[in-house]
Amino acid sequence: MKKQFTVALLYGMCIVLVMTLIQYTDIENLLGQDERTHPNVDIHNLFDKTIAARDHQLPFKVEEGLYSALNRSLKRLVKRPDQGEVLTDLLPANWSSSSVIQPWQRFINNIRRHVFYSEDDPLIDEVIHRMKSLRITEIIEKSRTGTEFKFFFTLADGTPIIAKPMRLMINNEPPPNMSKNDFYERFQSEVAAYHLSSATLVALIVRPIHLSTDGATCFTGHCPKKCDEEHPTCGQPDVIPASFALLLPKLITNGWVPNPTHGMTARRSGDSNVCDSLEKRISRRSSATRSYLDIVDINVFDFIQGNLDRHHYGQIIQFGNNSYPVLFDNGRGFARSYQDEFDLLYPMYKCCKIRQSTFEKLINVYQKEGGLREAMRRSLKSELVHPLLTEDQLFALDRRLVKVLEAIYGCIGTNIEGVIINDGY
Ligand SMILES: Nc1ncnc2c1ncn2[C@@H]1O[C@H](COP(=O)(O)OP(=O)(O)OP(=O)(O)O)[C@@H](O)[C@H]1O
Ligand SMILES: [Mn+2]
Repeated sequence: MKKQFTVALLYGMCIVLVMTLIQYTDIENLLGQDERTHPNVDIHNLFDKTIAARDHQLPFKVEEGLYSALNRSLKRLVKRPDQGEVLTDLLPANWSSSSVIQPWQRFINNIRRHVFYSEDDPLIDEVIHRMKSLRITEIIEKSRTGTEFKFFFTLADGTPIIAKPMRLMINNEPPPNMSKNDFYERFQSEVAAYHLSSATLVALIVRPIHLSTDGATCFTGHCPKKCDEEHPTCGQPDVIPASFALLLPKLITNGWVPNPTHGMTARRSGDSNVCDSLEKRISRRSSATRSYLDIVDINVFDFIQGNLDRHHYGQIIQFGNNSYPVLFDNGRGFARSYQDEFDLLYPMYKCCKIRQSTFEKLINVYQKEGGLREAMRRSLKSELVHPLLTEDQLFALDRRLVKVLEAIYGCIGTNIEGVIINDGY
């Protein structure tokens, strides 16, 4: 189902909602300070234990085959599109009231058709620095959008934030028989997915922070699932880490990703025309020629983070569907470190196509000293909550990366050009 929404409108609606944050919490206390101070808690106690896992490496022959495929495909010259235009009306009118343009507004104004943001842009650091340090001037419980607890925060410079609080211990993973619909949202997954995207693909700006509950231990709220008194959100003992995501302007939400666990493709498994029908289905949804490879990108990203919950992906509404996917809601990733959701790779291994730039990124991170695991560990150091991922989760990243690369190797054979596609993106 394809539906449209306006974040601006949502935002407006939520301001009207009474802040019903709850019986036993004095969140008002957070509003009074000039700068947020971060309580000095030892978040190590969020872990019960870690289990050692083994290293993962491709067989030599596979490595060699992949490197040579990459070198050969890099020789093919395809003109990359330029960054694409910026749009003056990306910032909704009610988001641009003040005369001083704040960094978060500049960030949104700089979004281009083909480049969401550049990782080396100092503006990113500035927006994130402010997310970590500025006073929160408004807190609204954001009910009935999505299923679980989340808040709208406004920071002193007007930065609009979606925050998800920690619900479970970081090493509390869903058991094998639990449906993904019953998983709790994982604030650390939102944050880790952002870091993973810097190592591989694209996601949103997300940061963890601490919400002080000022002596109170729990709060409840209103949302379709797990916010009532039977499912309170509790501090450890009185501090609750949360993820912060910058609220984005209007997004198209594309309500279908070919994931067999969500239907559609599962029924067609084993069908030799599966690939054709998959491509047709995708192009019926979107006229953009890039969309098939975008979906493979999303699936690879979700496979590596172990996220079965990708039911929508966004696109900036003004750019239409000739633009990159924006992946909001990574809250149910980094779930079962002991399991790999191979179904997620279905479109990739059935149709044997992957974007060249993605393949290149995967190989690059595989070749790094310490692999993806250490790249993530280094990246996560900039966060306020440590550690955000268990050793098991970190090791699972390399194991899955190796599986993706093995699947690509299995596809290539002699058909490098048919598998590693350079569409310029
Ligand atoms: N950073 C963002 N900017 C703009 N809109 C967002 C952002 N994050 C989430 N949204 C919107 O808010 C909705 C709810 O957020 P999210 O999907 O994270 O909640 P959820 O509780 O995990 O929902 P679900 O149970 O459907 O997975 C999203 O479907 C999307 O429309
Ligand atoms: Mn979700």
